[in-house]
Amino acid sequence: MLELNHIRKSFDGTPVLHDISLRVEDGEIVSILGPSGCGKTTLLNLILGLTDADSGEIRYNGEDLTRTPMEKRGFNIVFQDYALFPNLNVYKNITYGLKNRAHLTSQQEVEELIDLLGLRDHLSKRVDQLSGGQKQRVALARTMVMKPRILLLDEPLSALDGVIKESIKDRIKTIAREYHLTTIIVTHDPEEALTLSDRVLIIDKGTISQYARPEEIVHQPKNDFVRKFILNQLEIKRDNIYALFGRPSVAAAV
Ligand SMILES: Nc1ncnc2c1ncn2[C@@H]1O[C@H](COP(=O)(O)OP(=O)(O)OP(=O)(O)O)[C@@H](O)[C@H]1O
Repeated sequence: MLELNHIRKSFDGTPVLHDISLRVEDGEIVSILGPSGCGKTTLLNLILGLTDADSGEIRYNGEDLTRTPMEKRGFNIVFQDYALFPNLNVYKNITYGLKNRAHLTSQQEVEELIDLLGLRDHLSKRVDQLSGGQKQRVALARTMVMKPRILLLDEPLSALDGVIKESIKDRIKTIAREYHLTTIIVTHDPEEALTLSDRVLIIDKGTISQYARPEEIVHQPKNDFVRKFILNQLEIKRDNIYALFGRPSVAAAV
């Protein structure tokens, strides 16, 4: 279990995160959701170890990691821009991290990941020959071969469109389930968060507005911010579709 206790963070004297406490169970998918500038990336970086908290505590399975450097935490992140190596082919990108740490993952496990992420036909391609969705899958595979104890994803779907987005969503869910891997995802899209996660952490100006299962957020929004920012956005999307195509008839909906 990952535990954050009373985390506070300021930049240049301006508080960005105020007293954040939460628990993430092993194998859970948790989305961090909120508007631009609310502190999502800062929170992700704190968990990763890229940024230090001003105060508070981060624990994983009881071990205090608050002052543990990033490389010793065993967490791993897929950045928004994928950060792949343009001069290496797909296979070399995936296995790059194993160069000096081959013991981490067997050849068979690498092959399983390649198949799980549907990359078998692309292994000899250069990164610039790939679509956005393919790049995202390579970035996921490359991170997974390092056997992270927690997988962190920064806006993994924001650069992808419709069908590809759904397929990457499914792959993320499959990976989390198959590997029983705790997965923490930053997003600003309520639909993404509600459909992808076991629990959603809604942040408003550096504080937790609600941390709950998607159904609870939809049926029992805790406050006006959740109602207005999160649920309103979904209603606007739905109403835009209805305005364009009309409401589905009751018969069609059944
Ligand atoms: N290194 C930094 N130095 C100074 N201020 C920072 C730094 N990193 C973030 N901030 C500020 O902290 C606040 C939260 O930033 P953060 O990137 O965590 O927000 P976010 O919710 O991820 O936003 P977005 O969705 O736009 O990426 C912002 O006001 C930002 O300007």
